[in-house]
Amino acid sequence: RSFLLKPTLLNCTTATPGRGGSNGLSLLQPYDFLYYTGVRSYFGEEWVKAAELLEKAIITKQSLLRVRRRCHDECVAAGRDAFKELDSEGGSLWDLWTLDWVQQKAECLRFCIGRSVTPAGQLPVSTDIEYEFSSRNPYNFLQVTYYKLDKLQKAASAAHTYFVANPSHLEMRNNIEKYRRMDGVTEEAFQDRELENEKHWVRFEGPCLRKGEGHGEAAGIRLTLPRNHATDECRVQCEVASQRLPEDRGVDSHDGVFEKAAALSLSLLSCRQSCVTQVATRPGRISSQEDFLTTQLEHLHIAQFKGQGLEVKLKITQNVTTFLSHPFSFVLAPGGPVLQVGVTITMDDQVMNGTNRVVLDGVMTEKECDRILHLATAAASAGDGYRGRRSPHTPHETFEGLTVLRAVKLAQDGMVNQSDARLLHELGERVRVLLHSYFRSPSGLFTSFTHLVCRSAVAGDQKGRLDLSHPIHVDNCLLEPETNQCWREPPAFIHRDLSAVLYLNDNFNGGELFFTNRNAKTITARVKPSCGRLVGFSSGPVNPHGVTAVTSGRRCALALWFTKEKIYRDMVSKMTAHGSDLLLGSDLSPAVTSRGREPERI
Ligand SMILES: O=C(O)CCC(=O)C(=O)O
Ligand SMILES: [Fe+2]
Repeated sequence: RSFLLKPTLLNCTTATPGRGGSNGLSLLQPYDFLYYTGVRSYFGEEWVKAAELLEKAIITKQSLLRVRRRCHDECVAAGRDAFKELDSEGGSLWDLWTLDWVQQKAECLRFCIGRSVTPAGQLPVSTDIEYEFSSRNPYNFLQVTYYKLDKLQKAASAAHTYFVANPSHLEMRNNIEKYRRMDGVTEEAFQDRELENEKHWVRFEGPCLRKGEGHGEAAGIRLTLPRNHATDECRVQCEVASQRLPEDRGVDSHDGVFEKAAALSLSLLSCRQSCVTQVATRPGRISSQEDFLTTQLEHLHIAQFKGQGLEVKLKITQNVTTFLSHPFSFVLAPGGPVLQVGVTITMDDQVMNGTNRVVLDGVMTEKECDRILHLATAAASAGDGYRGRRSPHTPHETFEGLTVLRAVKLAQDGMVNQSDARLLHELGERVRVLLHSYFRSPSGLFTSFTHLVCRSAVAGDQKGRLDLSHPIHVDNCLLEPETNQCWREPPAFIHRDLSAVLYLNDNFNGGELFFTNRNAKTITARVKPSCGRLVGFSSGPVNPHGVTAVTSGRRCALALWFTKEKIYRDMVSKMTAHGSDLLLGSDLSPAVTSRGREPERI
């Protein structure tokens, strides 16, 4: 039977040509690349170019979302006729016709998107870039850029837009106050440039009635259509955006087509589900959990009322379940064995007046600390500055961050030592094993994120500092000290279960880690960093913590977060867990063996 080979493009002839058609000049470029080059120009102090590229990156990202939406709508019907062929009796044909439908739809989307977006622009962007945009960091760069160009109105507007999503950013708050006092800056500047994308919040404030539809009794009940629209939009993006292939998601390579299809559809489902919480979270704010649930239940009620059937009911139940499926309880039983020679327990729950806290010493040798410190320096100087920015928390410190993945990439490019990049990863494993054993964590423990972070005091300007290097926070929820609540929702990293910080040096002033009570006021324990000292603690609301100001020198530490949920483990763990060791080079790789593996620690 040849139906699988049927040319599928024919199904797309109803689709209208995309903006720009096939004219290569106006195809959308990859917005991550535009952003990256914009940031390079920024650090090269080429302000005109930086402004142009950063603005273009923002517009391109928005256009890409629009193209995807349009193509989704145009291709909704593609391949539908394959369904007519489904033979419910002879089940064996079902798979093939479904495949035909999937294939036709995919072809339609590919064709449609290809008319407006360059091939590179269609590739998925990294989570780093996603994070940059979701935290509105492009506006952070634009603010400075426009200031340098003396375009104060635009600078103020960028500052305001950034601040909406980063309300605790002290530096931006100060800037905005300065802009307000400047000549040539009018009130119009202080409008959120991303408002269009957050409309569901604005419209949410007022009641929204749907008239002449369904039962008259439904009128008067607050229907949250805008928010549903936003969720729908988010889900469409999940479907049309390039999903990572199942292999990338850690499915064993010997899995067959059905396992791969299942993994892909799971990844799609989890993306779609994440839309519920994403849409329910104001940019940089704490949304109302109760309000969210009420709304969902209200919907269930209305849907039932209108007899829309089981499907809607299931969908809503699914949403509510997702929302509640991150319970705080990650039951730990501290006091388990610490099996690494040379490692000692320095502080436990009792000494630290808290729950699920530990300080271990001797986790790294002096030499290892030096190597990682060197790696941080090399990465910062090899870096394009992309990561180097003022501390997100205080104007009195600068902040450099390096992820394992980026360290590996830099090593592959010969910018840093490959064995040092590998050590970074190995340290993560060492910490994971130690803490898994000490906390007797009942489930598996997976590395979710590893971040080498250095905070440096800005020269001068340190007298009488009252601010913190890292404000008091909880790692996996948004702390609201006034109410003693901790909201387990984005932008907090809700899947983090266990936190760890491995310190590398002590030649700086300040920079002490401290824990507080749940009220985020009373300090209950302090930890002074030093090489090889590891602090581990559960990431939830029993452990609010912060870092005191670093008033001189540079404080470097390896921050690690672990999760009990396998699907949230990081890319590097996924790659290495399957023996492919793609990122860190396999043991057979000459590049690694020629230099030799590090000797085992004794
Ligand atoms: O560096 C430290 O001591 C703590 C950092 C921290 O709490 C964090 O990054 O979440
Ligand atoms: Fe933290």
